[in-house]
Amino acid sequence: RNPLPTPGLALPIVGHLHLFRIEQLPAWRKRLGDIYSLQLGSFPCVMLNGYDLIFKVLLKQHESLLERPNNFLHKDIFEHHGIASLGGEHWKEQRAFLQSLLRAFGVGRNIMEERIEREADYLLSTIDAAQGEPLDMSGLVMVSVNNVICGVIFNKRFNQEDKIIVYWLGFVKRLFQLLVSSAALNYFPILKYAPLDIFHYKELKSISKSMRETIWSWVDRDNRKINLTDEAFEDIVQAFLTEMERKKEKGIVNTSMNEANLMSTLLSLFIAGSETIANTIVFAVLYMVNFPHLQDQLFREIDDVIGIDRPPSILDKSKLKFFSAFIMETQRFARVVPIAIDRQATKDIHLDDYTIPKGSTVMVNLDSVLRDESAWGDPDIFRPDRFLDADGSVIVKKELIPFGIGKRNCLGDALASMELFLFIGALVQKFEFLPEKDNELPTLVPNVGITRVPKPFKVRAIRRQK
Ligand code: HEM
Repeated sequence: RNPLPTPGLALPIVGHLHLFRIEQLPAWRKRLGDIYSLQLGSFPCVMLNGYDLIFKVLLKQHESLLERPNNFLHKDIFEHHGIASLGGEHWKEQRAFLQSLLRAFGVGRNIMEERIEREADYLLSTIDAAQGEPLDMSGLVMVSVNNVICGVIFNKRFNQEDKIIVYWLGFVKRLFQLLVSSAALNYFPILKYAPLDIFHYKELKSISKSMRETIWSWVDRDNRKINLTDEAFEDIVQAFLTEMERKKEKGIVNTSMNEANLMSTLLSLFIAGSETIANTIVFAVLYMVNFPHLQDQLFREIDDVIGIDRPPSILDKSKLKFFSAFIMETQRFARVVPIAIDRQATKDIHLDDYTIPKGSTVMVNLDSVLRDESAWGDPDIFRPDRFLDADGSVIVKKELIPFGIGKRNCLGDALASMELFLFIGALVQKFEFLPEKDNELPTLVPNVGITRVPKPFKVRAIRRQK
């Protein structure tokens, strides 16, 4: 087999870190092909691009890619615990438990849908209160999606002006900023000892500690009554604590169902499941403002199928074809998570021409699929109708992988899809979104970090009349 190509000379200590930029990755793929290796500080990494290769590696070599690298995020923020950081059998246990629980929340009496609809309704009233004056929606949307995740986890919600939620979202925002600006901590663990905390190690640790303390106060362990015979649950904490007690009762010790994993799992759900959704909803508004003919078409379809008197329900989805295509295109075009969460190869992985060496950090470039010319033809044009056939039916394209692919893909994909459908549907139905000033459109170019975030912009939300 051949040695993996590299993007250039690896410098002592930093390796290729001085060359590494997200914007640089399409050019590297063109020059080096779908797979290449990189030395990022002390971490040997392999980057995977393109649907075929990503599919082949993640699906066929899943068992060799269950672990996370021992970097700052997993070691210091998640403390090697919880759904996003565990590997092996303990990850499988957490994943199966959470997956079946989330599924149960969405069947029968769909408590997930009820919660999202309630939150969407609150969101509409706060937007309405601005009476068409220019408004930056990102903060309001963030509170709403945070409430959905709080509901799923603790069966709790907060008002927009609640001090605790303002304080909490301040932590989340700062954490995301620092995870980008201090990304070097992932590759050079020694930097945590840098003088004057210039890499913000202590600040990050202190934010993570405060987030853990806040989460623990919301868990409210002492006031939770556990009944081992309960089978139906309204929130994750209750189900998790009950399962912990059951395992204890049965004397099972080799289990991930313990407090350390509960805490880190909840932290991961907040980190993975709020910013991502909020950014996608705000991108949808940005695209509606930029492409008013599409916004009209969305409203006309919703008006025809549902009218404006009752909110959209998940049962309407199959009839709202253009709207479904719009959401797909929003996720493709926005590419909110450019690179999936890094894995670590626990064995040599042999491919036709190359080997991914055991111990490498494997990086999965989702951007390379969502923007692949060979899959989409014109990937840089926002065009929802690429997901519709000549009869107007929705086309499912295998390359639409905003949630990753394989058994360790996004845990919250179904919840996320429901949130996007219900929140964006409610917004389209009730308001027409206009730019802050006529003829001055907000930029489509986002800020790029761990996630893509729309640059701040304001809209006028004009209530649609009956
Ligand atoms: C539009 C919204 C979202 C997007 C684009 C998104 C995207 C992703 C991606 C790309 C991954 C990495 C997959 C991989 O490595 O192959 C991921 C992982 C994950 N996501 Fe999401 N996500 C979203 C919403 C959510 C929500 C709402 C939740 C919470 C329920 C969530 C929870 C998670 C968790 C826990 C993981 C780690 C899974 C594991 O390690 O097994 N995500 N997500």
